[in-house]
Amino acid sequence: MIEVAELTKRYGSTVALGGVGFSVPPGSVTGLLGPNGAGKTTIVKILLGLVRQDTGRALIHGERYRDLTAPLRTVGALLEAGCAHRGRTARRHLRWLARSNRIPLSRIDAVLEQVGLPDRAARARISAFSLGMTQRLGLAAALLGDPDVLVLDEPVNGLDAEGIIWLRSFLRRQADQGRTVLVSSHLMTEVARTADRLVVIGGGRVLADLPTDELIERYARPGVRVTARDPARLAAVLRGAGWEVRPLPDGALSVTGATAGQVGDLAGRHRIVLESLGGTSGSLEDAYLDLVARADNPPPPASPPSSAPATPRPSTATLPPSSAVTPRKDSR
Ligand SMILES: Nc1ncnc2c1ncn2[C@@H]1O[C@H](COP(=O)(O)OP(=O)(O)OP(=O)(O)O)[C@@H](O)[C@H]1O
Repeated sequence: MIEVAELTKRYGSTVALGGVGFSVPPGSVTGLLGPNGAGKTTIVKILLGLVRQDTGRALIHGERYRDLTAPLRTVGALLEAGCAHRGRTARRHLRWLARSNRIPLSRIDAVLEQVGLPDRAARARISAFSLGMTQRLGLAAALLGDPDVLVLDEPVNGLDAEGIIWLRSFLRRQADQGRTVLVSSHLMTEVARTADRLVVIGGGRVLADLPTDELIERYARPGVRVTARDPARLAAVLRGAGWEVRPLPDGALSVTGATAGQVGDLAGRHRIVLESLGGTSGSLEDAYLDLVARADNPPPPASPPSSAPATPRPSTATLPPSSAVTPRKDSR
């Protein structure tokens, strides 16, 4: 069991954590999700006693990491890849870890097998390892003490497609065996494939803490994906009509809560040429982007972020009287 409560941390004038709290129960995978700089690594490092918080608690089985009598047997941690001495072989690295933590050497073969590192690779120097193999070695080291808590910071980084699929079933297995698993990531779609629960953080605050399915249902809203010859003008017209518009990386616009007919009608009246237009069901990525966008425009303190559905931005613009488009009042 992991418990984090009222955690704050400043680095100079940067507020890395502004009062974060969540818990991770045994037998489940919890995804700690947030964009770069959201505070994920800071939380993980505080949990592992590598960084000291300003205020608040970060406990593993009710204790601070530094008070655990057998840390490696209690918590397996993966921080950034490449923590091991690059001149050693994987096997020597694991032997050194086992010896210094009084873990039976027989565990080495067990963990190498668990993470799928073949004996040939285990006898090679770590400097020759790909990033994916280094990640597997990091996981082997985390499992060495057979801990019942796993804290993994961005374990997907550096893994190829096969490695990612392997990691998903690996994490699932760990949770099914009763372990408490916390996995940080900035990749919503990836972590949501495995995690039972998602804690989304942004700007050092918890934006949502919900079972994965519930988070999608609550925050992913259907809308329209549209491309136009003049997307900037279309975006301005749609926003003027009260819709929430977000430019997508491929140049398309995402219009939350609208129907394709409404967008087409409005574009036609403004003589804006559309290149494609279609409805979208609410996606996980939308839910994530919506939550993170809310971190930049925080709601008033009275509305708790984890329980309130996204509120549409009120429009100050008025529509021409002939318009058939109704500015969205609510998404549901
Ligand atoms: N040692 C440090 N000194 C100064 N600022 C720091 C330090 N470590 C983190 N920060 C700042 O604290 C904030 C949170 O950083 P953190 O690394 O925890 O975020 P993150 O969610 O893990 O992002 P990333 O995936 O990019 O590491 C960021 O603004 C970061 O620049």
